[in-house]
Amino acid sequence: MAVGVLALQGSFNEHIAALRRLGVKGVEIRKPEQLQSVTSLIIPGGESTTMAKLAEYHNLFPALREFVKMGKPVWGTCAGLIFLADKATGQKSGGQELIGGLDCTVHRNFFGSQIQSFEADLPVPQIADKEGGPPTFRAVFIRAPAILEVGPEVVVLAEIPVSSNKAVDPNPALENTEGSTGSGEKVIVAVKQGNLLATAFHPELTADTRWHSYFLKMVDEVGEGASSSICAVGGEFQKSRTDLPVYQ
Ligand SMILES: NC(=O)CC[C@H](N)C(=O)O
Repeated sequence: MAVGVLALQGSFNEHIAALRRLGVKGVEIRKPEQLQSVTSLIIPGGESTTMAKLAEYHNLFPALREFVKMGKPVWGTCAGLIFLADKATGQKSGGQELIGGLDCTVHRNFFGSQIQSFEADLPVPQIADKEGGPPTFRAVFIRAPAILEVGPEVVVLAEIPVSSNKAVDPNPALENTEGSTGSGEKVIVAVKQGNLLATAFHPELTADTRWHSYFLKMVDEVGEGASSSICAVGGEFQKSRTDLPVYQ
């Protein structure tokens, strides 16, 4: 079984390429009926208001909400995180529709405008435990949201320090490893709640595939894993490495 990638707008090609690097087929989803052919879904980053308008135009919201309600694994990255949140602040006037299901409140542009985009070495202890590799992940934040509040079922997978004026420490792993002084304030940037995974940053833009393989393990745990497609496209994946728009 392949992994669906919502392909209305944003970085869906990059997610499909990242899945391919793991030997898994990503299927573009644009219409409600296409959701029936997949058992898991990635909602990419992009611009959530635009994505919501397109989802509305294609009448996707009821099918997406049903998909989440059925407990199928869904991973939202950046705008995808906003889509999955039960509540969003900092929306454009008139608001925007959300899928919901993830018991949290997000701020849509917590870190500021496009030019305040940044990269950071994010401590990811649970991911490193499960996937191996270094204890940090090079995370790309593009006009990124952050999670302000989470409900009791939500497991926090990554947090990032912010100063009082919200300037972000670009290298949080290097400073104050224990008992951080400074402002001491942190915001949540990656969470898991049951079969929902959400990251405020863009793992599809880096060569490190640990978040993708973490999600694929969630898919496998639910039952109909993506592992069968690993065999199906494994050969092709080796050949197409050069098409990756990744940051190293
Ligand atoms: N890189 C992103 O997906 C940015 C999301 C953006 N903040 C929004 O509101 O949609």
